[in-house]
This record gives sequence, C-alpha cells and structure tokens, in this order.
Amino acid sequence: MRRQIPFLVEALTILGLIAAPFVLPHLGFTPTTINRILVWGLVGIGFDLLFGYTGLLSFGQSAFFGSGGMFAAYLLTQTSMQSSIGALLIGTVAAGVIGFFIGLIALRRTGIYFAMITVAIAEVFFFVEFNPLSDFTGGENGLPGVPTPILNLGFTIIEFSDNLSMYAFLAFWYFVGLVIALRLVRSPFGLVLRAIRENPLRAQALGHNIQRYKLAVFVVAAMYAGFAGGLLGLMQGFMPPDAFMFATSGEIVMQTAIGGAGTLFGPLLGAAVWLYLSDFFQTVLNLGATWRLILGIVFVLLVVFLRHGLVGAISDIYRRVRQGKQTAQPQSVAAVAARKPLAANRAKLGHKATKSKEGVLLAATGLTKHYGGLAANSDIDFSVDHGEIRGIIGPNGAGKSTFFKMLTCEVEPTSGKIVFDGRDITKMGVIDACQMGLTKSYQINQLFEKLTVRQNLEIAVLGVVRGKFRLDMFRALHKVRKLDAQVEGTAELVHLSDRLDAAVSELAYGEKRRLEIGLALATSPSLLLLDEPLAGMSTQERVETVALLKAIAEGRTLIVIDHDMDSLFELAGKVTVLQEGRVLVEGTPEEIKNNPLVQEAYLGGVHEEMV
Ligand SMILES: Nc1ncnc2c1ncn2[C@@H]1O[C@H](COP(=O)(O)OP(=O)(O)OP(=O)(O)O)[C@@H](O)[C@H]1O
Repeated sequence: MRRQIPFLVEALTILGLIAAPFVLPHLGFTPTTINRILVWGLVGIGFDLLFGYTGLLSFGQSAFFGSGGMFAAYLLTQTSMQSSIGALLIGTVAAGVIGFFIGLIALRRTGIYFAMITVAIAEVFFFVEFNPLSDFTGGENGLPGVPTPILNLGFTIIEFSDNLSMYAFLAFWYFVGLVIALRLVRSPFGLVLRAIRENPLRAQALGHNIQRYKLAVFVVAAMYAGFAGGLLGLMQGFMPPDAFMFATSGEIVMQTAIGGAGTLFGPLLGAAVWLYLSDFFQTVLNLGATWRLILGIVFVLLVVFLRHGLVGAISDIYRRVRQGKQTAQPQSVAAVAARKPLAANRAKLGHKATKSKEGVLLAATGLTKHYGGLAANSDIDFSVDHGEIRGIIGPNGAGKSTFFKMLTCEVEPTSGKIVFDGRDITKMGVIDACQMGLTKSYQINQLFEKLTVRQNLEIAVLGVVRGKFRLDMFRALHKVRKLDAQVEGTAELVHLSDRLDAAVSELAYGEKRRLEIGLALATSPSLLLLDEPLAGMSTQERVETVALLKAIAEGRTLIVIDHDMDSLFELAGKVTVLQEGRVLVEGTPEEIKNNPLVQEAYLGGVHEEMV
C-alpha cells in the first residue's frame, strides 16, 4: 500500500488559506470575491460529496443554501438571538432537517428523474420564499441588517468587520468543513458512497443499504449548503433572496464541473475561476449582459477539454507520472496456476464454515418466475446441503440465471418458497440475503471499475463487518477490525495480492473475473453462487480459474452454473440440469453424462463435449 504523509492535505490547505488573501489580489481578485469563493467552496464541498462521490446530481442545493441562510439571518435580525455561531448552527440543522424530508422523496428515483425532482424542489422553495413566507424572508427585499459576527474570548472581543478579518472567519469555517469532508471520504462510509457511484446494484448485492447511505449524504450536503448560506448573510450583512434562485444551484454544479468533481477542492477552484471571470467580464471588460454568454462559452470549453476539471487534470498528470514509474504487470498464468492459496489465509477469511454443519442449507419449493407470458422458471424443487458443491447446467435460455436471481433475492418469485438456513427468504431483498450469508458472483462482471482492487474488496468486506448501514463518517478505514486481514486473505485466494493497488480498469479480463469471484468470497458467504465463472475466458484462463475454484470449494457450500461441462463435472458432487425453466434431471456427474434425456436436451449443442 502506498504510504501517505499524515495530514499533508490539511497542512497544505492551511498554507494555501493563509497565503490566498495576500497573493490573490495581485492576480486581480477583489477582497469580496476572495471571501465569496470560500462561501461557494463550502457549499461545493457538500455538493461534491453528493455528486462527485456518490453520483447524485442535484440541482436543489439552492433550496438548502437559502433555507439555512434565511433561518440564521431571521434569528439574528428578528429575534433576540445574538450568537452568530448559534444562528449558523441552527440554520445548518434546519437545512439538514429539510434535506432529510426532501431526500426521502427525491431519492425514490435515480438518474435524470432524481435530478428533475431536485430542479422542481428548487423552484418550489423559490416560490415559497417569495410568496407565502415573505413575512419571514423579506420576499424580494431579503433580510437586511444581519450583524457582523463577533467572537467573545473573555479577555477580548474579536469583531469580523473588515474584509481581512471576515476572510479569516470564513477561512476557518471552510477549513473545518474541509476537514470533516476529508474524514468522511476516508471513512468506511465514504468508501460505500463511491461504491454507490460506481455500481449501485453491486453495492446493494454486497449487503449495503444504499438508499440509507444516499439519504445520509443528501442530508450532509444540505447541511453544508445551509451553513454556507448562513455565512453568506453574515459576510454581506444581508441575506439576499437570490440565494434561493435556481441559478444558484446551476452555478454550484458548473463550478464543481470546472474545478473537478470527486476532489473536494474542485468546487473551490471552480468558484475561483467562475467568480474571477464573472467579475472580469463585468467590471473590467464592461461586457454588460453579454458576460453571461462569454462565461457560458468558457464553461463549455473548460468542461469539454478538461473532462475531470482542473483538479482532475492535475491529478491525472500526477497519476500518469506515477504509473510511468511503476511496472506492475498482470501475473503470468503459469505463476498463478502454480500457486496454492495458503490454508492460513482461508482461516483469516473467517468464512462461515459449513463443514461442521449438516443437513439442508437451502431449499426451494415450487419456484416459478413469469416475465409477462414467458415462464423463465416453472415449479422448481431444489435443495442444497451444507458443504455440498452443486453444479447447474442447461442450454441457453433454460432459466439458470433467473433461478440464481431468485435464490439471491434479486428478483421475487411469482410463486414458490425459498428457505435458507432455516429462514423463509422468499420475499427478502438482496441486501438482507447477503447479510445472511448468501451471495453470488455475476455472469457479467459487476465491479467498481474506477476503484482499486483493494477498495473493491474492502467494499465487499465492509458489508459484512459493519452491517447494512452505519454512520461511521469519522472512523478511519484502516481502523475497521479485520478489514485488512480479510481483504488480503481474499486477494491471496484469488491470486490478486500483487494487484491490490491497481485500478480495476487496468486489469486483464482474467484478473477481473477472479476479482468478481473475490468480491463474493470477501463477504464470507455460507452459500456462494457462481454464475458462469468461466464465461468469456481463454483456455489458459480457464485452467487458472478452475484451479482457483477447486481451492475455493474446500469447506464451502457452492452452487456453480457453467457451460464448461468438463470443469463443472470435475468440481461438483451433484449436478442439476435445467431445461425450459424446469428441472430435467439431477444426479452425480457420471449419471448426468450418461442420461439420455440430458443428451437429448443438448443434442446439436454441446453433446459432443459430453460423450
Ligand atoms: N428481465 C427479464 N425480462 C423478460 N424476460 C427475461 C428476463 N430475464 C430473463 N428473461 C427470459 O427468461 C428466459 C431465461 O433466461 P435466463 O437468463 O434465466 O437463462 P439462462 O439459462 O441463464 O441463459 P444463458 O445460459 O444464455 O445465460 C429467457 O427466455 C430470457 O429471455
């Protein structure tokens, strides 16, 4: 693992924040613009957690920015409250509560529908602020007279009245916001957010309740916006009504895109570019209304040519330089095939040993799945004992994958019953099934492509060791008990120890297939389903993976679907043959090979391979 200097980012940020008010004026930034950059940078941190880290594009941040700001400004101007920090915190909590209820509604949808709901929410808030609530918000006049923040230290009172002291006040809160966000993205919670961004379905299948994680980060982003809204009022001495405008949300999105999403610093840099250019076009070049057009064109150019934004471009260059120095190659097939996983590592994995238990582990009765008029599975009775290795074969379209999807609770059966480990799981969801120890590896790889092999395995292990949802935002990832041991044990088992720090997108296909199996294994399942683990592999990769499967099979209960009969017959103690959605026959590999019904089913297909 790459060693990182502790608190390097934090230390560099402090230096940058100290230098900024002295350096930036020489580049043409006005003191007010510098202060505004910090406010926008802070809203942007929350938005980046939501969009850059979790993949949720929201246009509703103006609703929280405005609400938090108005709450704080109202308390300071219309009530006897004098504490600016108290008002800021109350405004933040209010924005968080509003965010919670809006999140409950908006997060029922994903993708473009989620984004459209947030647009509508921003518009509703704008209307409400201007009309029904104008007595509280001042309507189009906003709330003037927000007092300058004061800090009473007992022996002295600091008043943040001039630009530089206000900068210090804002920079302090920006730094606090950044440190919180850095802790969050380095925590197990933060890694699950990235899993949701990369592959929400797989994150769910690995036992994470993604809906609750999304709601939590939505609330966090709302609180950042609310706090920054409060700061805006304090900075200007006036809470402007345009904080609620949809344009505010749009600017946050654009600034993050310019600076680089998923970087935390991107929004700050994006805000600097955006605000500088808008000042420059309006006041220096006197472009009148045309400044928006020019700024729009600049935005398009920046986003088209810097796909990952300014911070993204810098880190891409850094990564390329690092990659140039590293020469890690995929392991050779011979080397992998020659290696046997260590028994010690299997023990480290702590999988729920099934050898000690006896009897039926999973039983399905009358399992049926209809897609409209098509019966993908009909009336299947099936059971697997503890410690058994069961093979499932059947021609294309026989209903094997659908059967697996029902067993892992990805799709609900039309009728029938599934009992796993003594519990009826027929109507259970995939998250709970995984938490119970029932997982599958997919026919088509379902990995977290932009993350490293280590992070992929960590996501899988976290689902087991932390349960389906945990708000451990401030816990360091490496402090999660057994995480490293489980990750390294699994990597050794699937022969990826030397590739732990490689991005998944850099892996060879065979390595990705092994990682796919590794993800399922890392959840320490008591029943592991492998859907065509050999699919799409070259002959050499098959040799390697069959050896791997044999090693995995020891002491586990497995159900394996594959079209490679030789490999499957070598591995399985018993084989179930599906045809046209029904069980055709069940028996030992020898019985299946010689069964005329099976030969008939495969006639013209892989019959030749079987005899
Ligand atoms: N989501 C779906 N909607 C409609 N039909 C579906 C759906 N999923 C599967 N089917 C249909 O159900 C039948 C069984 O498909 P399934 O993928 O389970 O078969 P399979 O045995 O796994 O096939 P293969 O070996 O080609 O992967 C097929 O006719 C398929 O078209």
